[in-house]
Amino acid sequence: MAKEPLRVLVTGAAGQIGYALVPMVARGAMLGPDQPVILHMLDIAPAAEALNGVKMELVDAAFPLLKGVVATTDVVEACTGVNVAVMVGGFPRKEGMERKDVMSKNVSIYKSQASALEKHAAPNCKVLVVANPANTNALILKEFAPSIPQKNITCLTRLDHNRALGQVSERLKVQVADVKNVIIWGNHSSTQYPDVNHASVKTSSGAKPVRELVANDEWLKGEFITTLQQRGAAIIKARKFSSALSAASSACDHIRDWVLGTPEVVFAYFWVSMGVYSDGSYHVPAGLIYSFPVTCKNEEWSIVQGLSIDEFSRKKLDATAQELSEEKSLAYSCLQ
Ligand SMILES: NC(=O)c1ccc[n+]([C@@H]2O[C@H](COP(=O)([O-])OP(=O)(O)OC[C@H]3O[C@@H](n4cnc5c(N)ncnc54)[C@H](O)[C@@H]3O)[C@@H](O)[C@H]2O)c1
Ligand SMILES: O=C(O)C[C@H](O)C(=O)O
Repeated sequence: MAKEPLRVLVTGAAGQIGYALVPMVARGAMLGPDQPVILHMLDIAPAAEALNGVKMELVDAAFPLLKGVVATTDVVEACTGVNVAVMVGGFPRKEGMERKDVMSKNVSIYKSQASALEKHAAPNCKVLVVANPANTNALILKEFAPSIPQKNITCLTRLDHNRALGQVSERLKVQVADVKNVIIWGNHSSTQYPDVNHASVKTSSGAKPVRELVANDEWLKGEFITTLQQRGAAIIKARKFSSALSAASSACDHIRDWVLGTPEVVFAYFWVSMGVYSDGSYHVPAGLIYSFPVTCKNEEWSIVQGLSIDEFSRKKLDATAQELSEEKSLAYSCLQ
Protein backbone atom coordinates (compact mmCIF):
# COMPACT_ATOMS: atom_id res chain seq x y z
CA MET A 1 0.00 0.00 0.00
CA ALA A 2 1.29 3.50 -0.85
CA LYS A 3 2.62 5.46 2.12
CA GLU A 4 0.89 8.64 3.32
CA PRO A 5 2.89 11.75 2.32
CA LEU A 6 5.15 13.33 4.94
CA ARG A 7 5.35 17.11 5.15
CA VAL A 8 8.86 18.55 4.96
CA LEU A 9 9.48 22.20 5.83
CA VAL A 10 12.47 23.97 4.29
CA THR A 11 12.96 27.51 5.59
CA GLY A 12 15.03 29.90 3.48
CA ALA A 13 13.84 27.85 0.51
CA ALA A 14 14.50 30.63 -2.02
CA GLY A 15 18.17 30.71 -1.00
CA GLN A 16 21.08 28.74 -2.34
CA ILE A 17 20.87 25.68 -0.09
CA GLY A 18 17.09 25.68 -0.43
CA TYR A 19 17.36 25.62 -4.21
CA ALA A 20 19.72 22.61 -4.05
CA LEU A 21 17.78 20.86 -1.29
CA VAL A 22 14.16 20.88 -2.41
CA PRO A 23 14.70 18.78 -5.57
CA MET A 24 16.68 16.27 -3.50
CA VAL A 25 13.79 15.95 -1.05
CA ALA A 26 11.30 15.66 -3.92
CA ARG A 27 13.39 12.85 -5.47
CA GLY A 28 13.41 10.78 -2.27
CA ALA A 29 17.03 11.45 -1.21
CA MET A 30 15.91 12.46 2.29
CA LEU A 31 13.08 10.10 3.23
CA GLY A 32 13.50 7.24 0.78
CA PRO A 33 12.44 6.38 -2.77
CA ASP A 34 8.99 5.12 -1.72
CA GLN A 35 8.05 7.98 0.60
CA PRO A 36 5.75 10.65 -0.94
CA VAL A 37 6.35 14.17 0.34
CA ILE A 38 4.59 17.53 0.53
CA LEU A 39 7.09 20.37 0.54
CA HIS A 40 6.49 23.42 2.71
CA MET A 41 8.79 26.25 1.64
CA LEU A 42 9.18 29.38 3.76
CA ASP A 43 11.04 32.57 2.94
CA ILE A 44 10.68 36.26 3.75
CA ALA A 45 8.61 38.78 1.78
CA PRO A 46 11.48 40.23 -0.31
CA ALA A 47 12.17 36.69 -1.58
CA ALA A 48 8.51 35.84 -2.32
CA GLU A 49 8.81 36.13 -6.09
CA ALA A 50 11.95 33.97 -6.17
CA LEU A 51 10.20 31.46 -3.91
CA ASN A 52 7.32 31.28 -6.33
CA GLY A 53 9.85 30.64 -9.12
CA VAL A 54 11.19 27.65 -7.17
CA LYS A 55 7.65 26.37 -6.79
CA MET A 56 7.10 26.71 -10.56
CA GLU A 57 10.27 24.70 -11.19
CA LEU A 58 9.18 21.97 -8.79
CA VAL A 59 5.92 21.64 -10.72
CA ASP A 60 7.83 21.64 -14.03
CA ALA A 61 10.17 18.88 -12.84
CA ALA A 62 7.18 16.53 -12.38
CA PHE A 63 8.64 14.59 -9.45
CA PRO A 64 6.47 11.49 -8.94
CA LEU A 65 6.96 11.53 -5.14
CA LEU A 66 5.99 15.18 -4.77
CA LYS A 67 2.33 15.36 -3.74
CA GLY A 68 2.08 19.08 -3.06
CA VAL A 69 3.97 22.32 -2.52
CA VAL A 70 3.19 25.08 -0.03
CA ALA A 71 5.25 28.20 -0.80
CA THR A 72 4.66 30.94 1.71
CA THR A 73 6.03 33.87 3.66
CA ASP A 74 3.67 33.08 6.56
CA VAL A 75 5.53 31.16 9.27
CA VAL A 76 2.34 29.61 10.70
CA GLU A 77 1.20 28.28 7.32
CA ALA A 78 4.72 26.99 6.71
CA CYS A 79 4.96 25.11 10.02
CA THR A 80 1.46 23.63 10.08
CA GLY A 81 1.49 19.84 10.22
CA VAL A 82 5.15 19.39 9.27
CA ASN A 83 6.84 16.10 10.16
CA VAL A 84 10.38 17.24 9.36
CA ALA A 85 11.68 20.81 9.58
CA VAL A 86 14.96 21.77 7.93
CA MET A 87 15.84 25.24 9.14
CA VAL A 88 18.06 26.82 6.50
CA GLY A 89 16.67 30.35 6.58
CA GLY A 90 18.74 33.06 8.08
CA PHE A 91 21.49 35.49 7.45
CA PRO A 92 24.50 33.76 5.84
CA ARG A 93 28.13 34.38 6.70
CA LYS A 94 29.92 36.42 4.06
CA GLU A 95 33.64 36.40 3.24
CA GLY A 96 35.68 37.61 6.21
CA MET A 97 32.84 37.23 8.75
CA GLU A 98 32.95 34.84 11.72
CA ARG A 99 29.84 33.00 12.86
CA LYS A 100 29.61 35.23 15.91
CA ASP A 101 29.00 38.18 13.57
CA VAL A 102 25.76 36.67 12.38
CA MET A 103 24.63 35.59 15.84
CA SER A 104 22.37 38.48 16.74
CA LYS A 105 20.62 38.41 13.35
CA ASN A 106 19.88 34.73 13.64
CA VAL A 107 18.92 34.18 17.28
CA SER A 108 15.86 36.39 16.99
CA ILE A 109 14.74 34.48 13.86
CA TYR A 110 15.16 31.14 15.68
CA LYS A 111 13.32 32.33 18.74
CA SER A 112 10.20 33.27 16.76
CA GLN A 113 10.29 30.21 14.50
CA ALA A 114 10.61 27.98 17.59
CA SER A 115 7.20 29.17 18.79
CA ALA A 116 5.58 28.57 15.40
CA LEU A 117 6.97 25.04 15.23
CA GLU A 118 5.96 24.27 18.78
CA LYS A 119 2.38 25.36 18.17
CA HIS A 120 1.78 24.12 14.64
CA ALA A 121 4.13 21.27 13.64
CA ALA A 122 3.03 17.62 13.79
CA PRO A 123 3.71 15.84 17.08
CA ASN A 124 7.19 14.32 17.07
CA CYS A 125 8.38 16.68 14.31
CA LYS A 126 12.13 16.23 13.72
CA VAL A 127 14.09 19.44 13.43
CA LEU A 128 17.44 19.95 11.72
CA VAL A 129 19.05 23.38 11.98
CA VAL A 130 21.45 24.20 9.14
CA ALA A 131 21.68 27.99 9.36
CA ASN A 132 24.69 29.33 11.22
CA PRO A 133 25.61 29.48 13.99
CA ALA A 134 23.92 26.09 13.62
CA ASN A 135 24.55 24.61 17.09
CA THR A 136 23.50 27.77 18.89
CA ASN A 137 20.50 28.44 16.66
CA ALA A 138 19.36 24.90 17.49
CA LEU A 139 19.86 25.57 21.18
CA ILE A 140 17.78 28.76 20.97
CA LEU A 141 15.10 26.86 19.07
CA LYS A 142 15.07 24.20 21.79
CA GLU A 143 14.84 26.76 24.58
CA PHE A 144 11.90 28.55 22.98
CA ALA A 145 10.02 25.39 21.98
CA PRO A 146 9.99 23.61 25.34
CA SER A 147 7.23 21.17 24.37
CA ILE A 148 9.23 19.74 21.45
CA PRO A 149 11.24 16.82 22.89
CA GLN A 150 14.88 17.88 23.14
CA LYS A 151 15.90 14.71 21.26
CA ASN A 152 14.00 16.06 18.24
CA ILE A 153 16.16 19.15 17.84
CA THR A 154 19.50 18.70 16.10
CA CYS A 155 21.97 20.62 13.98
CA LEU A 156 23.98 19.79 10.90
CA THR A 157 27.56 18.59 11.32
CA ARG A 158 27.11 15.81 8.78
CA LEU A 159 28.65 18.08 6.17
CA ASP A 160 31.85 18.21 8.26
CA HIS A 161 31.64 14.44 8.76
CA ASN A 162 31.29 13.89 5.00
CA ARG A 163 34.14 16.31 4.35
CA ALA A 164 36.35 14.26 6.70
CA LEU A 165 35.45 11.06 4.80
CA GLY A 166 36.32 12.91 1.59
CA GLN A 167 39.72 14.08 2.86
CA VAL A 168 40.70 10.58 4.03
CA SER A 169 39.55 9.07 0.75
CA GLU A 170 41.59 11.60 -1.26
CA ARG A 171 44.68 11.13 0.88
CA LEU A 172 44.62 7.31 0.75
CA LYS A 173 43.20 7.10 -2.78
CA VAL A 174 40.41 4.80 -1.59
CA GLN A 175 36.68 4.87 -2.29
CA VAL A 176 34.89 7.28 0.03
CA ALA A 177 32.26 4.60 0.71
CA ASP A 178 35.01 2.37 2.16
CA VAL A 179 35.92 4.91 4.87
CA LYS A 180 33.87 4.83 8.08
CA ASN A 181 33.60 6.09 11.62
CA VAL A 182 35.29 9.45 11.45
CA ILE A 183 33.90 11.75 14.15
CA ILE A 184 33.18 15.46 14.25
CA TRP A 185 33.14 16.68 17.84
CA GLY A 186 31.67 19.97 18.93
CA ASN A 187 30.75 23.10 17.07
CA HIS A 188 30.12 23.52 13.33
CA SER A 189 32.86 26.14 13.30
CA SER A 190 36.61 26.52 13.09
CA THR A 191 36.98 24.89 16.55
CA GLN A 192 35.35 21.61 15.51
CA TYR A 193 37.52 18.55 16.10
CA PRO A 194 37.60 16.03 13.26
CA ASP A 195 38.84 12.79 14.85
CA VAL A 196 40.07 9.69 12.98
CA ASN A 197 41.22 7.72 16.02
CA HIS A 198 38.40 5.20 15.59
CA ALA A 199 38.03 5.42 11.81
CA SER A 200 38.80 2.57 9.45
CA VAL A 201 38.98 1.73 5.76
CA LYS A 202 37.60 -1.43 4.19
CA THR A 203 40.44 -3.19 2.33
CA SER A 204 40.71 -6.57 0.61
CA SER A 205 42.32 -7.89 3.81
CA GLY A 206 39.66 -6.51 6.21
CA ALA A 207 39.15 -3.18 7.97
CA LYS A 208 42.35 -1.22 8.68
CA PRO A 209 42.68 1.80 11.00
CA VAL A 210 42.92 5.11 9.15
CA ARG A 211 45.75 6.20 11.45
CA GLU A 212 47.81 3.14 10.46
CA LEU A 213 47.12 3.54 6.73
CA VAL A 214 47.88 7.27 6.69
CA ALA A 215 51.01 6.66 8.80
CA ASN A 216 51.60 10.38 9.17
CA ASP A 217 50.63 11.76 12.57
CA GLU A 218 51.85 15.21 11.68
CA TRP A 219 49.31 15.42 8.83
CA LEU A 220 46.51 13.90 10.92
CA LYS A 221 47.11 16.25 13.84
CA GLY A 222 47.76 19.27 11.66
CA GLU A 223 46.69 19.86 8.07
CA PHE A 224 43.86 17.31 8.12
CA ILE A 225 42.21 19.09 11.06
CA THR A 226 42.76 22.65 9.85
CA THR A 227 41.57 21.83 6.32
CA LEU A 228 38.26 20.65 7.75
CA GLN A 229 37.98 23.49 10.23
CA GLN A 230 38.49 25.98 7.39
CA ARG A 231 36.65 24.14 4.61
CA GLY A 232 33.51 26.26 4.79
CA ALA A 233 35.59 29.45 4.63
CA ALA A 234 37.61 28.04 1.68
CA ILE A 235 34.41 27.39 -0.23
CA ILE A 236 33.11 30.88 0.51
CA LYS A 237 36.43 32.28 -0.75
CA ALA A 238 36.26 30.22 -3.94
CA ARG A 239 32.56 30.59 -4.74
CA LYS A 240 31.80 33.88 -2.99
CA PHE A 241 28.83 31.98 -1.53
CA SER A 242 28.77 29.35 1.19
CA SER A 243 28.59 25.68 0.27
CA ALA A 244 25.17 24.70 -1.01
CA LEU A 245 25.11 21.40 -2.89
CA SER A 246 27.23 19.63 -0.26
CA ALA A 247 25.21 21.19 2.56
CA ALA A 248 21.93 20.13 0.94
CA SER A 249 23.18 16.61 0.28
CA SER A 250 24.47 16.27 3.85
CA ALA A 251 21.15 17.54 5.25
CA CYS A 252 19.45 14.70 3.35
CA ASP A 253 21.99 12.22 4.78
CA HIS A 254 21.35 13.51 8.31
CA ILE A 255 17.56 13.14 8.16
CA ARG A 256 17.66 9.87 6.17
CA ASP A 257 19.89 8.16 8.73
CA TRP A 258 17.90 9.57 11.63
CA VAL A 259 14.55 8.39 10.23
CA LEU A 260 15.57 5.21 8.42
CA GLY A 261 18.48 4.22 10.71
CA THR A 262 22.25 3.95 10.43
CA PRO A 263 23.45 0.62 8.99
CA GLU A 264 23.54 -2.20 11.53
CA VAL A 265 26.88 -3.98 11.53
CA VAL A 266 27.36 -7.25 13.41
CA PHE A 267 30.08 -7.00 16.10
CA ALA A 268 30.98 -3.48 14.99
CA TYR A 269 29.71 0.07 14.84
CA PHE A 270 28.80 2.30 11.96
CA TRP A 271 28.17 5.79 13.16
CA VAL A 272 27.61 9.30 11.83
CA SER A 273 28.08 12.74 13.40
CA MET A 274 25.10 14.83 14.49
CA GLY A 275 24.79 17.99 16.55
CA VAL A 276 22.59 16.88 19.47
CA TYR A 277 21.67 17.98 22.97
CA SER A 278 24.52 17.01 25.28
CA ASP A 279 23.68 14.75 28.22
CA GLY A 280 27.20 15.10 29.62
CA SER A 281 28.66 12.18 27.64
CA TYR A 282 32.44 12.39 27.21
CA HIS A 283 32.46 15.13 29.89
CA VAL A 284 30.93 17.59 27.43
CA PRO A 285 28.87 20.07 29.48
CA ALA A 286 25.20 19.09 29.48
CA GLY A 287 22.92 21.65 27.89
CA LEU A 288 24.94 22.44 24.79
CA ILE A 289 24.09 21.30 21.27
CA TYR A 290 27.35 19.50 20.48
CA SER A 291 28.37 17.17 17.66
CA PHE A 292 28.86 13.57 18.78
CA PRO A 293 29.19 10.19 17.07
CA VAL A 294 25.69 8.69 16.99
CA THR A 295 23.89 5.62 15.74
CA CYS A 296 20.19 5.79 14.84
CA LYS A 297 17.47 3.18 15.22
CA ASN A 298 13.65 3.40 15.38
CA GLU A 299 13.86 7.12 14.53
CA GLU A 300 16.04 7.89 17.59
CA TRP A 301 19.70 8.76 17.80
CA SER A 302 21.99 7.54 20.59
CA ILE A 303 25.45 8.80 21.37
CA VAL A 304 28.07 6.09 20.84
CA GLN A 305 29.55 5.41 24.27
CA GLY A 306 32.86 4.07 25.52
CA LEU A 307 35.27 5.46 22.91
CA SER A 308 38.75 6.17 24.24
CA ILE A 309 39.74 9.83 24.23
CA ASP A 310 43.46 10.55 24.31
CA GLU A 311 45.04 13.68 25.77
CA PHE A 312 45.28 15.46 22.40
CA SER A 313 41.60 14.78 21.70
CA ARG A 314 40.54 15.79 25.22
CA LYS A 315 41.95 19.28 24.72
CA LYS A 316 40.21 19.60 21.36
CA LEU A 317 36.85 18.40 22.76
CA ASP A 318 37.14 20.90 25.60
CA ALA A 319 38.15 23.82 23.36
CA THR A 320 35.14 23.45 21.07
CA ALA A 321 32.84 23.00 24.12
CA GLN A 322 34.28 26.20 25.53
CA GLU A 323 33.45 28.05 22.30
CA LEU A 324 29.89 26.71 22.43
CA SER A 325 29.47 27.86 26.04
CA GLU A 326 30.63 31.32 25.00
CA GLU A 327 28.26 31.34 22.00
CA LYS A 328 25.42 30.34 24.32
CA SER A 329 26.15 33.31 26.61
CA LEU A 330 26.45 35.63 23.63
CA ALA A 331 23.16 34.37 22.18
CA TYR A 332 21.39 35.04 25.47
CA SER A 333 22.86 38.51 25.65
CA CYS A 334 21.54 39.19 22.09
CA LEU A 335 18.05 38.20 23.25
CA GLN A 336 17.94 40.75 26.07
N1 LIG B 1 25.61 23.72 9.01
C1 LIG B 1 26.21 23.67 7.83
O1 LIG B 1 26.90 22.69 7.52
C2 LIG B 1 26.07 24.79 6.84
C3 LIG B 1 26.66 24.68 5.58
C4 LIG B 1 26.48 25.70 4.66
C5 LIG B 1 25.75 26.83 5.00
N2 LIG B 1 25.21 26.92 6.23
C6 LIG B 1 24.38 28.06 6.61
O2 LIG B 1 23.08 27.88 6.03
C7 LIG B 1 22.42 29.13 5.93
C8 LIG B 1 21.81 29.32 4.56
O3 LIG B 1 22.82 29.40 3.58
P1 LIG B 1 22.45 29.81 2.08
O4 LIG B 1 23.74 29.78 1.34
O5 LIG B 1 21.29 29.03 1.58
O6 LIG B 1 22.04 31.33 2.30
P2 LIG B 1 21.12 32.23 1.35
O7 LIG B 1 21.34 33.64 1.79
O8 LIG B 1 21.31 31.89 -0.08
O9 LIG B 1 19.66 31.77 1.77
C9 LIG B 1 19.11 32.10 2.99
C10 LIG B 1 17.64 32.29 2.76
O10 LIG B 1 17.04 32.50 4.02
C11 LIG B 1 16.04 33.46 3.83
N3 LIG B 1 15.65 34.03 5.11
C12 LIG B 1 16.21 35.06 5.79
N4 LIG B 1 15.53 35.27 6.92
C13 LIG B 1 14.53 34.35 6.95
C14 LIG B 1 13.50 34.08 7.86
N5 LIG B 1 13.35 34.81 8.97
N6 LIG B 1 12.65 33.07 7.59
C15 LIG B 1 12.77 32.35 6.47
N7 LIG B 1 13.74 32.56 5.55
C16 LIG B 1 14.60 33.55 5.82
C17 LIG B 1 16.65 34.47 2.87
O11 LIG B 1 15.69 35.30 2.26
C18 LIG B 1 17.33 33.53 1.88
O12 LIG B 1 16.45 33.17 0.83
C19 LIG B 1 23.48 30.17 6.30
O13 LIG B 1 23.31 30.51 7.66
C20 LIG B 1 24.78 29.42 6.12
O14 LIG B 1 25.82 29.99 6.88
C21 LIG B 1 25.35 25.93 7.15
O1 LIG C 1 28.32 29.51 5.80
C1 LIG C 1 29.37 29.19 6.40
O2 LIG C 1 29.83 29.84 7.34
C2 LIG C 1 30.13 28.00 5.96
C3 LIG C 1 29.33 26.78 6.12
O3 LIG C 1 28.89 26.61 7.43
C4 LIG C 1 30.12 25.59 5.67
O4 LIG C 1 30.62 24.84 6.51
O5 LIG C 1 30.26 25.43 4.44
